[in-house]
Amino acid sequence: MILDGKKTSEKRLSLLSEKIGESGLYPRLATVLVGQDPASQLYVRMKHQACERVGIGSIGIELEAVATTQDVLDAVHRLNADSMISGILVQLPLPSQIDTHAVINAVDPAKDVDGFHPMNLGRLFSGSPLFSPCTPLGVMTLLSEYGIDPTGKNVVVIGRSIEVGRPMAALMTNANATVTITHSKTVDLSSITRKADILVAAVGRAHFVTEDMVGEGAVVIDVGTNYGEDGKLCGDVDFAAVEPIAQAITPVPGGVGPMTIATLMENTYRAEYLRSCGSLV
Ligand SMILES: NC(=O)C1=CN([C@@H]2O[C@H](COP(=O)(O)OP(=O)(O)OC[C@H]3O[C@@H](n4cnc5c(N)ncnc54)[C@H](OP(=O)(O)O)[C@@H]3O)[C@@H](O)[C@H]2O)C=CC1
Ligand SMILES: Nc1nc(=O)c2c([nH]1)NC[C@@H]1CN(c3ccc(C(=O)N[C@@H](CCC(=O)O)C(=O)O)cc3)C=[N+]21
Repeated sequence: MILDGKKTSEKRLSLLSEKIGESGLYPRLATVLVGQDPASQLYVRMKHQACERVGIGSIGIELEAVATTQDVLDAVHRLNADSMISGILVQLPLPSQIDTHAVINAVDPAKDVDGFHPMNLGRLFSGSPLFSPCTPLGVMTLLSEYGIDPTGKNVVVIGRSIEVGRPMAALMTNANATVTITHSKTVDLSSITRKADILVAAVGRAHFVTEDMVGEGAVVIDVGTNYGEDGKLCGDVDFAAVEPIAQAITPVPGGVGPMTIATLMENTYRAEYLRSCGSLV
C-alpha cells in the first residue's frame, strides 16, 4: 500500500481551511529566509502558497546571505513583538556564519510553529507537547489517517537530528511504540532495521535503505529529500526494491514532504487559536 501524503495533505488542508473560516480567526505566518539557496526559496514559496490556500496570512522576511547572527536575531525579535504574527518559521539551514542555536532559542515558544525551541522540545520529550516539529508530526498524522497505530510496535528511526530523528522518536514513544534511534555510529544497522515494524529513514542519502534492511511486512516511512545528479527529487529508500516487501510505504515526492507543509499550517492555526483563548501569553 502506498501512503499517499499528497492526497492526505490535501484533505487536511481542506478541513483546516473550513475550520479557519468558521473560527473567525486570521492566523498569520512569518517566514525568515536568509540567502538565496534555490531549495530553501522553493520550500518557503510552497509554505506561502499553502497559507494562501487555507486562509492564513503570510509575510516573508528576506535577509542577505551575508547577514550576521544579530541581523537574524533582530528580525526574530521584531516578529516576536508583532501582535499581528501568530507563527514564526526561520528556514533552515542558515548560512554557516549564523549561530543557528541562538536564533532558534530567540523565537517566542508560543510562536514557534516549527517546534524547534528547547522549551517545545522539552515539552514533547516530557509527553505534553505544545508545538511538535512539522515533519515528524506530519508522519504521525499520515499513519493515523491510514489507521496504522504505533502502539506496541517496534519503531526504528534512522537519524538523530533535532528537526526529524529525535522528535520522531519522542512522538513514537508518546504513541506507545518501542523505539530505537540509530545514526552514523550505529553498529550493524541492518540487523536492527530488519526488526522494525515501522522504519523511518531520515538520513539524507539517496537509496540508503535497501531491501535487505527491511523486514517482510514493515511500514516504511521515507523522510529523505535528496536531489539526484539528474536534478530529480528522491528519498532515502530504494523504493522499487523495498515496495514489494513493505506492507505500506511513502513515496518521494508525494509522501512526507506535503505532510510537513500541512502540519505547519495546522501548527500556525493552533498558535493563533491558543493565543485567542489566552492559553499562552
Ligand atoms: N520531507 C520533509 O519534509 C523533510 C525532509 N528532510 C530530509 O530528511 C533528511 C534528513 O534530514 P535531517 O534530519 O535534517 O538531516 P541531518 O543531516 O541533520 O541528519 C542525518 C542523520 O542521518 C544519520 N546518518 C548519516 N549517515 C548515516 C549512516 N551511514 N548510517 C546511519 N545513520 C546515518 C546522521 O548520523 P549522525 O548524527 O551520527 O551524523 C544524522 O543523525 C534529509 O534528506 C532532509 O533533506 C528534512 C526535513 C523535512
Ligand atoms: N525551519 C524549517 N522548517 C522546515 O520544516 C524545513 C526547513 N526549515 N528546512 C528544510 C526542510 C525540508 N522541508 C520540506 C518541506 C516540504 C517538502 C515537500 O513538500 N516536498 C514535495 C516536493 C517538493 C519539490 O517539488 O521539490 C514532496 O516531497 O512531494 C519537502 C521538504 C521542510 N524543512
